[in-house]
Amino acid sequence: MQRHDTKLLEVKTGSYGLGAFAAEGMAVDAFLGTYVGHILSNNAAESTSEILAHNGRNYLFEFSADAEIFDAAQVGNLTRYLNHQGNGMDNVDASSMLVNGEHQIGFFTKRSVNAGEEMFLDYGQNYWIHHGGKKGMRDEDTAEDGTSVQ
Ligand SMILES: C[S@@+](CC[C@H](N)C(=O)[O-])C[C@H]1O[C@@H](n2cnc3c(N)ncnc32)[C@H](O)[C@@H]1O
Repeated sequence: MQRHDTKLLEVKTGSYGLGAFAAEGMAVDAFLGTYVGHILSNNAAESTSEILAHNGRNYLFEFSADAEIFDAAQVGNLTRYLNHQGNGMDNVDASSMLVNGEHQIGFFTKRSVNAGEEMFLDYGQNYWIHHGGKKGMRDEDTAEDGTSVQ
C-alpha cells in the first residue's frame, strides 16, 4: 500500500451495471487499490444517499473501525466499481491500515483470481434488507469483518 503497487483492474459492463474485472491473474492477498473519495459527515452521507437512491448508483463506503464515510461519486478510482456478492462468493476483502500516518482502506484479493474474472466485495449482511441496495450504510449494516460498502 505504501508503494501503491496495485494490480490492474478494468471497468466494463458487469453483473450489476458497471463492474471491476481483473485485467491480469492475481494471487491471494494481491493489492487492488485504496478507496478514494470525499469524506462525508453522517448528515451529508444521509442526504447524499437519498439523492443516490433515485439514480441507483451509490459510491458511499463506510468502514466502521474508522467511522468515516467516503463518497467516491465525484472522485475515485476503479475500486468504486466493485459490485456486491454475498454468501462467501466475494473475492475481495477490505482492510483498514495506517499508511504514512493516515488511515487508508485497501482492497485485497481473498483468493487467487484469473484474468477476466469480475471482482466482488461483500457490502455487508444487512445492506440489501434495510436499504434495497440504494441507500447509504450505517454501522449496523457492517459485515462481520467490519466492512460496509455500497
Ligand atoms: C459501488 S457501486 C458499484 C458499481 C456500479 N455497478 C456502477 O455501475 O457504477 C454500487 C451500486 O452497484 C449496484 N450493485 C452492486 N452490486 C449489486 C448487486 N449484487 N445487486 C444489485 N445491484 C448491485 C447497486 O446499484 C449499488 O448501489
